[in-house]
Amino acid sequence: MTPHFDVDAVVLDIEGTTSATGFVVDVLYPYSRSRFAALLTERAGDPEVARAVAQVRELTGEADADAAQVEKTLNAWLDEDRKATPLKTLQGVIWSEGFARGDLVSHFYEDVVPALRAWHSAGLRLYVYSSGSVAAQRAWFSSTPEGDLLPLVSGLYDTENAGPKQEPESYRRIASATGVEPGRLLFLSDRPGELDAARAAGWRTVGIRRPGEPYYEQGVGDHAQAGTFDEINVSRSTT
Ligand SMILES: CSCCC(=O)C(=O)COP(=O)(O)O
Ligand SMILES: [Mg+2]
Repeated sequence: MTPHFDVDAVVLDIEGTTSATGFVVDVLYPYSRSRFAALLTERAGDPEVARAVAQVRELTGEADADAAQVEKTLNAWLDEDRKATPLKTLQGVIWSEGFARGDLVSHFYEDVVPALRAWHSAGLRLYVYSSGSVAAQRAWFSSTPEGDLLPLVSGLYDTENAGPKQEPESYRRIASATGVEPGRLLFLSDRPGELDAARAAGWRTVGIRRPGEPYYEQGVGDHAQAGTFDEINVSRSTT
């Protein structure tokens, strides 16, 4: 069990925290990989696609990269699991359509949904901060094996609207957007660099360590830690 946290809101990382990295890598990544070419050629004029392609060209320095070159870059980033914002934007477009079509259903560890419901019922606000785009997060929480969980969530943050997950400034931005005092926000993540950044911004932190997840062996440094959400002792005082 963690120490007790008296906070107003819990902010959730997804991959490795609420949900299995294996599911993301084995199910979602191939789903996006096989659809990048069609997206880049048939929908190049969609504003979201065009903006992401421009970001890929800027990041790679290949100002004239055609659709095939951009696809190659996206696949290389997928191979190295690089959380590049334009990759996440394009994946979000593809995944949200896949969830809407019923091709995809999200994954949550079995301890997560009961805890989210209990925390929400206890008056805690729930937010998401993930490298997955806001569109992907919305689809992820809407299409779960336990139905639509989006009504539990008060706001969604990604690397586009908040910034990189290992920079304290991103957590300051989220605190300001939610209107919650930094010390009343509890961040749950599997990655020590993210936990360090949140703490540097004045947030409370719990590192989630699930056996089999990529960061399990590395540990979470001196952050409080939990193996499941049942072990997180959190509430919101009303006085
Ligand atoms: C629904 S988000 C899909 C997962 C993903 O692509 C991702 O990058 C998640 O990273 P996180 O910051 O949640 O560890
Ligand atoms: Mg994570």
